Amino acid sequence: MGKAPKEEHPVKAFGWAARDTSGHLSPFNFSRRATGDEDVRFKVLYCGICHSDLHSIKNDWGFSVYPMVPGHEIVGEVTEVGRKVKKVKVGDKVGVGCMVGACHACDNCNNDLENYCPKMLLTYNSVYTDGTLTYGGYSDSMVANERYIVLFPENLPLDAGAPLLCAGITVYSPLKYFGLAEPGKHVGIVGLGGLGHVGVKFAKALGAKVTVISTSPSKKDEALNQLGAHSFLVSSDQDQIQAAMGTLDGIIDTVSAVHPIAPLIGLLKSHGKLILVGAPEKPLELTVKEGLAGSGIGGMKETQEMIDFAAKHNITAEIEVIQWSM
Ligand SMILES: NC(=O)c1ccc[n+]([C@@H]2O[C@H](COP(=O)([O-])OP(=O)(O)OC[C@H]3O[C@@H](n4cnc5c(N)ncnc54)[C@H](O)[C@@H]3O)[C@@H](O)[C@H]2O)c1
Ligand SMILES: [Zn+2]
Repeated sequence: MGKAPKEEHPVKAFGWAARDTSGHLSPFNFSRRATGDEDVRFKVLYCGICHSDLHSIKNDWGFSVYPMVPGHEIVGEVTEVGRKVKKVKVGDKVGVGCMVGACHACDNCNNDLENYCPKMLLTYNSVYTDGTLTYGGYSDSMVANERYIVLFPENLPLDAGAPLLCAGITVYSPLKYFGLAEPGKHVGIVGLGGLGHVGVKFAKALGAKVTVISTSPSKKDEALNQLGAHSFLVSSDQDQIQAAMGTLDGIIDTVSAVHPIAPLIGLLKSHGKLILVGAPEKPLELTVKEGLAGSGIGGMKETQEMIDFAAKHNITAEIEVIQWSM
C-alpha cells in the first residue's frame, strides 16, 4: 500500500474532500509536493464552484476517485516560485483552471491545445506524473507547473474573476473557434447558469447579438436587464421558438442535464453550429447530427488571452462568496 495522502509529500495542506457520492465534503489533511524548478506555489484565496465539481463529487461520470478535493477555478497569491520560473514572481495574483499537466510533445500541446492532449491531467481526480492523486482548490494552498498558471491582471477582482478560469474559457473558446466572436453575428446561449451568464457577457463584449434560450421564464429579467442580452426565448413556448427559426449563427448549449436538442438546431441558420459544452451524466439522444459540435475548456495560451480580455472589458462572474474555516 502507498503512503497516506498526508505523508506523500513534504508540504502539509488542508482542504475539503468528498469521501463518497453523498455530496458532503469534510475536512481533509493531505500534502502537496515541494516547489519544483518549474513550479509556482500559491496561497488559495478563492475557488469557484463549477457544475463539473458537482458531477465529479457525485460520480455522475463514473470515474471519481475518493477522497477527492474538488475545485478548478482557483485563485490566490504566489508564495514561492521554482528557479526556472519566468512567468510570475512572489506576490503576483494568479489562477489555475481545469488542468495541471499534459504531455507537452503531441500536436495538440504544440498548438497550445493542452486541453485536447490525450495525456491531459486534471487539477483533481487525476494521477500526476509522480504517481500521486491531484487535489483541487477547495484547499489552503496550490502548486502547479508554470505552464498551467494564469496571471491575473491588477484590475480583475480575484473572487469574481475565479469562475472565468473554467466557465469563462469554456464559452470564450468556442465563440472564437466557430467565428461567432464578431459584430453582426447572432449567438444563442442555452441555459443561464455559471457558464451561460458569462457566455452572454463575453459574446456581447466580442460584438455579437445575443439571444438567451431558457426553460425558466423567470430568468428573462436577468438576461435582458442585468446581462444585456438582446432577446430571450422560453424553450417550451412554441410560438416564440417558431418565430426565431433560422436566425442564429451559432448556439452555445450549457445545460447540465439531458435535454432535447433537435428544436435548438432549428433555430440555426444553414451551416450554423450548435456547440454542446454541458456535460450531462448520460449522452444526449441525437436524432440530428448535422450542425453539431462540442468544445472542452481551452488551452493555456487562450485562457490567458481570455483573462486579459475579461480584465479589459470588465467581465466578471456574478458571485456569492462563502467563507470556510477550519
Ligand atoms: N465543456 C467543458 O469544458 C465544460 C466546462 C465546464 C462545465 N461544463 C459543464 O457544463 C454544464 C454547465 O455547468 P455550469 O457550471 O454552468 O452549471 P450551472 O448549474 O450553473 O448551469 C446549468 C444550467 O442548466 C440549466 N438546466 C439544468 N437542467 C436542465 C434541463 N433539464 N433543461 C434545461 N435546462 C436545464 C440550469 O437551470 C442552469 O441554468 C455542466 O454539465 C458542466 O459539467 C463543461
Ligand atoms: Zn468547470
